[in-house]
Amino acid sequence: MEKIIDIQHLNKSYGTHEVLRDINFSVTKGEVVSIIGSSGSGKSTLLRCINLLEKPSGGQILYHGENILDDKHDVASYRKHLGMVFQQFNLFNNHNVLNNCVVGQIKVLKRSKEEAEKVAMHYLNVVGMDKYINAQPKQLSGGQKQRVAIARALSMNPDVMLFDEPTSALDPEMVGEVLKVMKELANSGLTMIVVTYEMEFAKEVSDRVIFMDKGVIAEEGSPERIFQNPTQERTREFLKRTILQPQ
Ligand SMILES: Nc1ncnc2c1ncn2[C@@H]1O[C@H](COP(=O)(O)OP(=O)(O)OP(=O)(O)O)[C@@H](O)[C@H]1O
Repeated sequence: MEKIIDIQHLNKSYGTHEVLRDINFSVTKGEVVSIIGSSGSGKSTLLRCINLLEKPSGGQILYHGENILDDKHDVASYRKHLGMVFQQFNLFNNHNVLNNCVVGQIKVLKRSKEEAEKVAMHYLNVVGMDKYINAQPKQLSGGQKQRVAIARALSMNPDVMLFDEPTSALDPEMVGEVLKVMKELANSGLTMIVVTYEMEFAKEVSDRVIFMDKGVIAEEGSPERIFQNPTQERTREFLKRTILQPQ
């Protein structure tokens, strides 16, 4: 299987604080990888390094075999292939739902307004928000905002979707509607990297689970193995804590 993203020996430090150390993993087409681990273990920093919101301090990120950290590599063209969904939605508050999903397509992908609207409508339908195209973000619930944010990212037809704790800022009753959409996307064959505290989601939906601890990948494997038979004591402790006391 072709690796879409292949991370090799990635490091990230802030001053003398080493936040990521020798991270190695890859993602193949259609794979869903969940990244779990305690607060401060480096999960968000890893996602932010993958889409270059943070500059890695060392190592390589190969995208279809090419190191995008090479000086000669065009960062903007690489980032076009990645969709990102944040904890805090980050919708444009001065645009209605439809425009939120259209502006990036016109600006970055140079699509016509007509084409962009067609694509946006398709994905708003996928996330069940097509009836709200004229609504302003402030009129929406958190779950609805997050579904629009997912449609906006999908409208750019990314190769890989990165989700950074997409349900952590939601009221509990809205978590399910967002996870349902993410589950459908996973089943449709979308390639996804998901940082999450939703252990049920990680267990049921992922093809692979990565457990991070203090800036390193402590353990990696199928959800069955990680959840039923973790080999590391720190994985066991984390799962015990998280499953008994969701964070
Ligand atoms: N911009 C920054 N400057 C300095 N230190 C940072 C910065 N961003 C993150 N860190 C530090 O890096 C470490 C990892 O943070 P990160 O947010 O990646 O962890 P996380 O596993 O995603 O945590 P959480 O689950 O709470 O979101 C933490 O110690 C944090 O304080």
